[in-house]
Amino acid sequence: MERKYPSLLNNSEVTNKLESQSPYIVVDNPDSEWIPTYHSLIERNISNLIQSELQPYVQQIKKIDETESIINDYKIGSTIGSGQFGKVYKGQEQSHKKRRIVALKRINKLRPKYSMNQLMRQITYWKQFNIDADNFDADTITTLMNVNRCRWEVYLMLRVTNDRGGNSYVVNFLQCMDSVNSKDLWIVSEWCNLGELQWKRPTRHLLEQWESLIGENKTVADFAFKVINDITKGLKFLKKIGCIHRDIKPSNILVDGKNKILKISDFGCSLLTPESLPFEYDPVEKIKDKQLHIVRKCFQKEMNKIIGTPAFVAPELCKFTEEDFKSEEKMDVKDGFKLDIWSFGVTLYCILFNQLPFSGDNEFDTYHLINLKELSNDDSDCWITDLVITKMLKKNPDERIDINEIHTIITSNKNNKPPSLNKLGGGAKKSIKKFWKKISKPKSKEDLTLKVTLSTEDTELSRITSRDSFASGLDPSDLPINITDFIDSLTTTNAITAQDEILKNNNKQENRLDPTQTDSPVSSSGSIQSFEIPTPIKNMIKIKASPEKPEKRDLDHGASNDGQTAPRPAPKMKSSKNIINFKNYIQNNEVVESSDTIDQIKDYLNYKGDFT
Ligand SMILES: Nc1ncnc2c1ncn2[C@@H]1O[C@H](COP(=O)(O)OP(=O)(O)OP(=O)(O)O)[C@@H](O)[C@H]1O
Repeated sequence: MERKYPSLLNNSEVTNKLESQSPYIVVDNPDSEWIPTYHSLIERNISNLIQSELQPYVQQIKKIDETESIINDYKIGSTIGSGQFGKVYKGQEQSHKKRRIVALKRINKLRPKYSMNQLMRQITYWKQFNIDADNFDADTITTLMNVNRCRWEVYLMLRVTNDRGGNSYVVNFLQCMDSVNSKDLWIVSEWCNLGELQWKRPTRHLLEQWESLIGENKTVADFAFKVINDITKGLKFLKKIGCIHRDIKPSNILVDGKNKILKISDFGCSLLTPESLPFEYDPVEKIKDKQLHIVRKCFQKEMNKIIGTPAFVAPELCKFTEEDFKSEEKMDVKDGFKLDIWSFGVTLYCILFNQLPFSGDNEFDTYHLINLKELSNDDSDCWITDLVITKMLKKNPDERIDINEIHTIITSNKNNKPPSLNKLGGGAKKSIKKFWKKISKPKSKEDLTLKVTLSTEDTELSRITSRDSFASGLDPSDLPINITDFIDSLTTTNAITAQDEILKNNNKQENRLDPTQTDSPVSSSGSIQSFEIPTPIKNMIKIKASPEKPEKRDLDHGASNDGQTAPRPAPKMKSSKNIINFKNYIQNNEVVESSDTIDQIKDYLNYKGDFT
């Protein structure tokens, strides 16, 4: 008998049983120990609403022709990228009058795998709602959990595409293809022909991708101006619709060379504010207040989690000092949109300075740097550099500039010109010159503060995902650690990276599909095992330091005076899994004046990981 899988529009009877029948939001269950989480509140209250909103955009998979590389109306072309959960292909819409090119993201419902402990906890959670999951096999539970996660991502893509007329500076969603007898689901979105935003410059010259957007004979500051202009518009829109992205970084910014704009993509970690969620509150004021209180509490807890990519995580998320633990309130992220401003600031810094501003040996070092390292702006009189360093990368989120203020600055008459043309332009050029001189000098002692090693792309590439918060009511400290994460960290040098593929594809004819370039489909053998690692270290391991693009590493420090790349072996990023004694680790680090003890770190992990 053909196997049935949950689908975006049909999560079997589980979703139906979970969703309450009350017209108003159900925030607690007096008969159980269950404490709602942000995602379980959504699952309990608006799962059916989300499914009905998605319905017009989900096409049943009717036609698959593997030899012709066809799915429904799309001819599948080359791979244009690969994410954590699947590959992204170029596709051509056959019935479209212009045979438009789209991006097709293929997601295997069986990925990621979960540990047995995770699966058992999910069953226990379901039992509270009289869902008899004892007979479910591991694959059934895994696919239910994974489809749930995908549904949220697709719903967010739909919201950012349609809400309040949509916006050109976010990647627009077109449709999904899915059915109960398919182990894969497909997300179709507009194609950004120049791929993800590149920022590493092996030579002093502007990258080809940048020149395709702003033309030749321009400066780095000119390109930074383009990025700040476009992404500010995207982030301003996201704020308007109540969407906090939580994973802004160069690889989540796609480049549309046809329309010459940059767009925000990847909403897998994103959240909607309580006000933007379509919950119905009880009209009785007292009950409504209680409901609102719990929704806000769940939202707050979710926002406090370290989600994103270590090198781009804002300081308010990774505090370690005793002071910080004194009050829970102090640890609360008050304004989630400021998290995105920080990550956007790090992204702009990468573009301006060709290096990550905060990059340590491992995540702990990186977090220490994010909290303690002060960036100096002495050398520059470029207003963008100033904006990034003194306003966007302000450690205190209350003092950090917000997106509307950035928008005002860049649209004001004075600054709405590329930096090389306005009166600060000369300064910008001078500062870039100084910058090149500076980075070609040997590393100063100061650079070694907090044992910072050469920055690597690893830190940027490793990402902390929120996927597991979708496992209803599950404790994120018990998240599955997929063995592939570790395989990644032992990475093979001959692995073809997504970046290489993108670069390769960028050179191909944009609208010519070549089915022979299609990669073999993601294996669905399900042979990958999860394994258990003792907590609390596990939480830190989860933020995996996987050098996905080893051969491109260290390019930022490979540029010499004459602008030639000086290849040298890239330093391997240490994994925090080897750090067993945090106290020793931190105390042996001469430069760090830290009173952190392992207990404090445990407290920290308990708090951030929602152990309570
Ligand atoms: N619409 C698109 N146009 C062009 N390239 C795309 C598009 N969507 C995705 N890609 C490419 O595929 C890569 C992976 O896609 P995506 O970010 O959606 O996957 P992901 O699983 O969310 O990745 P990760 O979580 O690892 O960041 C992108 O970094 C980009 O290079």
